[in-house]
Amino acid sequence: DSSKAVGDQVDWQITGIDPGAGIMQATDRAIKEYGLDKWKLKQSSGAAMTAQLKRKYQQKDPIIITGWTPHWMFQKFDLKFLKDPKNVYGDAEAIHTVTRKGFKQDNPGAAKILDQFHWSQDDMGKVMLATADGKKPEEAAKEWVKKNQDKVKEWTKGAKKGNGKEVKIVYVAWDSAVASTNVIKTVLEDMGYKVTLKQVEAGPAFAGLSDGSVDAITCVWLPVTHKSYWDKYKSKLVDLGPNLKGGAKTGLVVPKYMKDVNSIEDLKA
Ligand SMILES: C[SH](C)CC(=O)O
Repeated sequence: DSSKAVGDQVDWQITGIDPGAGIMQATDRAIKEYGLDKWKLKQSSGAAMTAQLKRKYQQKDPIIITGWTPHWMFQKFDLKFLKDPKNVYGDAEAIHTVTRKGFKQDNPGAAKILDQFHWSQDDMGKVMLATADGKKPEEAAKEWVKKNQDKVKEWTKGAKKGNGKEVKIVYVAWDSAVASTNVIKTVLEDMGYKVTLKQVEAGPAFAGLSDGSVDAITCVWLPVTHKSYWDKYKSKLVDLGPNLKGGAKTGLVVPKYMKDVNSIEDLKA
């Protein structure tokens, strides 16, 4: 019943993802800065949030999620970002590749490939969509790598073969991170490196890089989303720069059929 306040329609709940995600910290800030006192941010996971979105969307029911591009949900559902006049979520973000200090010295070949890794929203979207449609992430990655050897050759140009040298890559279960992590794993393995993946929450991912227990990550969102983690650990980290630039954005997202909700300010009770 769209005549009721949007808060009543969604039981004053924003459907979030894993508690350590930067988008969750940003949403806590938004709730404070926009005075959304009645609102609660529900913690879950990337997968649980998209499952809830699908359920609600199929019924054309209202839902407000913590959302971001690149993400396959924008291909599957007709969604819009709520305007953020206080710019709590920041402007365009970039997704960076980061390694632990010393990795370049220990493993120059793998570090060069990670440094040269860069791709577009469209590239990542193809891998994410294949995974969302049921393909295993490693299969979706292998298929993309096979079809895009021209790009992969740019990433591996001038890099030494691995000869079994190990690379430990950490990631968080965000669809965009799963895509980039599995693609770079495939490329490193094709170059003879032994790659182990470790899936953790955002906090432990940065902690693991800073204490040297893992080597690299391809899903650091800067300058806003992961600023708190970057500021805390940057003395032990090396930023290899963006692997995806342009179009990365976070915020509150709703289905376009919620016509009367267009700004975060519209959520105020
Ligand atoms: C892929 S999500 C925007 C990352 C995060 O919120 O920490």
